Amino acid sequence: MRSDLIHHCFTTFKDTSPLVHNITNDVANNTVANVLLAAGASPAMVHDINEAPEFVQLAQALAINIGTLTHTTLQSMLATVEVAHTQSIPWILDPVAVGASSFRQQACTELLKFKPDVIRGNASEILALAGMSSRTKGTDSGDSVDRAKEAAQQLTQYAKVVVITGAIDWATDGTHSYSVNHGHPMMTQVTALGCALTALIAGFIGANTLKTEDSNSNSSSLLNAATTALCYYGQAGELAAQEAQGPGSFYLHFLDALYNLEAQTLIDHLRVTSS
Ligand SMILES: Nc1ncnc2c1ncn2[C@@H]1O[C@H](COP(=O)(O)OP(=O)(O)O)[C@@H](O)[C@H]1O
Ligand SMILES: Cc1ncsc1CCOP(=O)(O)O
Ligand SMILES: [Mg+2]
Repeated sequence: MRSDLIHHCFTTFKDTSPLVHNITNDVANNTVANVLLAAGASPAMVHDINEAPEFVQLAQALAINIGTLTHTTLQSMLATVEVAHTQSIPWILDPVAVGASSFRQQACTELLKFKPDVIRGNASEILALAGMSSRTKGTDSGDSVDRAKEAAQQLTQYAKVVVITGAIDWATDGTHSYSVNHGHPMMTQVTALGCALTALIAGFIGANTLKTEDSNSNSSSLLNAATTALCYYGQAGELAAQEAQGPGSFYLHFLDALYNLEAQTLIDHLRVTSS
């Protein structure tokens, strides 16, 4: 991906400071909010069916995460994504541990009917969501990103862009794809950093996509925005790992790195390839 496009997506995100509506899980709520704030966005956690479908209309993007799904939250998610879909408010699905139970699988089948703009999951989640066998370890992945690429391609029938994260992240719109070689293994040792990345991608797509009828230009804007978020997040992980002594201090340094990372630093250190 061209570095000038990454620069543009990054500065547009910072200038917009998008409001991101999250219906996320009990483990992730605080971390997601802290990551969005450190990056320069505004988080809101609004879960109840009595207000979420109304609240989403104020937001630039919606992030849906099934990590601690309940019957009640699922009803709220479905009502809220219906509004987002109808009003072209970009939304992203994080299918946490979808391979672990039929409840999660059926919930995702219902959610996918409202056509997420982006799906972001680890390799096992992307495989399971596409109905392929996976070595899911609950919320963690037991599969390689490469093994999940065909599944991601298949899922582009439901979402305009599909992102697989892992050692080297991969984002595709079904036609164009990018590999992002950033990040650090320590990112798997702090819970909810995948969930927080999903919310950050929501912020990037909310800030960088126009409400347009042109679905081709829309999917390339979504792919560019999602890929820029991956580069930013991964580089922040690398910077934090240079300072950290373990997972606790990594988390603090990670928030600081997200807060301090500048556009020129991002551009100078890019490791993203077309693939
Ligand atoms: N082995 C690894 N090396 C470098 N970065 C990684 C590695 N595994 C995961 N990451 C990064 O950690 C973040 C969360 O991804 P992941 O662990 O796949 O999500 P989840 O927490 O949902 O399973 C992403 O930014 C990803 O690039
Ligand atoms: C541990 C756990 N259990 C249910 S949701 C959750 C958090 C998962 O976070 P992530 O997918 O970002 O690692
Ligand atoms: Mg996850």
